[in-house]
Amino acid sequence: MTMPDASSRTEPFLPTAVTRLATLDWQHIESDLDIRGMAILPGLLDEGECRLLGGLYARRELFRRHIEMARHGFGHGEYRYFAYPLPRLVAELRAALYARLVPIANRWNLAMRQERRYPRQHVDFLAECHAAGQHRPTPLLLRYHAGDNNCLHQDLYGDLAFPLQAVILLTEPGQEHEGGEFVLSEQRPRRQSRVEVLPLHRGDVAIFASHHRPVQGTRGIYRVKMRHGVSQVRAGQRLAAGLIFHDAE
Ligand SMILES: O=C(O)CCC(=O)C(=O)O
Ligand SMILES: [Fe+2]
Repeated sequence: MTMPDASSRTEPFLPTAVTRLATLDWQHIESDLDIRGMAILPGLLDEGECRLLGGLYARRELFRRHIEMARHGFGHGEYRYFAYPLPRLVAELRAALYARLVPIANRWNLAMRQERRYPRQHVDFLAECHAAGQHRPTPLLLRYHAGDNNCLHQDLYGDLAFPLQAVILLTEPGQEHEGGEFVLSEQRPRRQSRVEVLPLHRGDVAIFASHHRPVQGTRGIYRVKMRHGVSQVRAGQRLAAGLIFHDAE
């Protein structure tokens, strides 16, 4: 008997999450990203897909690295970076989301007077990352228990960075965990920081600015610095999957 590998176990659920992307109102998502630097895709994954993806955490062979956040001063909790080849659900969602977001990323870079333009297909962007010495996969699963939190941060792993990233909440607030809200902070030049708490449910995907984003001011476009994190989990276990589009050095 042969054991099913990660890809065959995730495959039955694959068409649903990726196909659902095509049914979303991308004009609305784009305007949320432009105005607020974030957008929520409600219920992109169903409960079974969330359990399946969260269940991969126990399979050490799927990961290249395990991080205890407290050891690095990142907060409390743990996460694991997937190894290549990624489970198929993760790989296909990463590529499909990238293809939707790339026009926004290129428009943002133009507005911020950043020279870099991103290719249409994720595979070509990964080739650019790899040629620049950023070879290691960055998609990850995060696990938090009561008392854990994730300090405000950015996920930059080299010179090449995509300006948007995604996180999928895999457990239901109020049922599987209490607290543990996903937060975004926005640091405007010479102003105080603004924060936003994202009211996510299990299966929701949040897309957010990973580094800087352009903001229309009265005297033109300026650049704000974004950070994200997770407030303290008060009870239960919170699981999330992060989809970062650039690879790491
Ligand atoms: O656990 C979360 O919701 C945040 C995860 C995170 O920092 C990331 O995906 O980059
Ligand atoms: Fe992060």
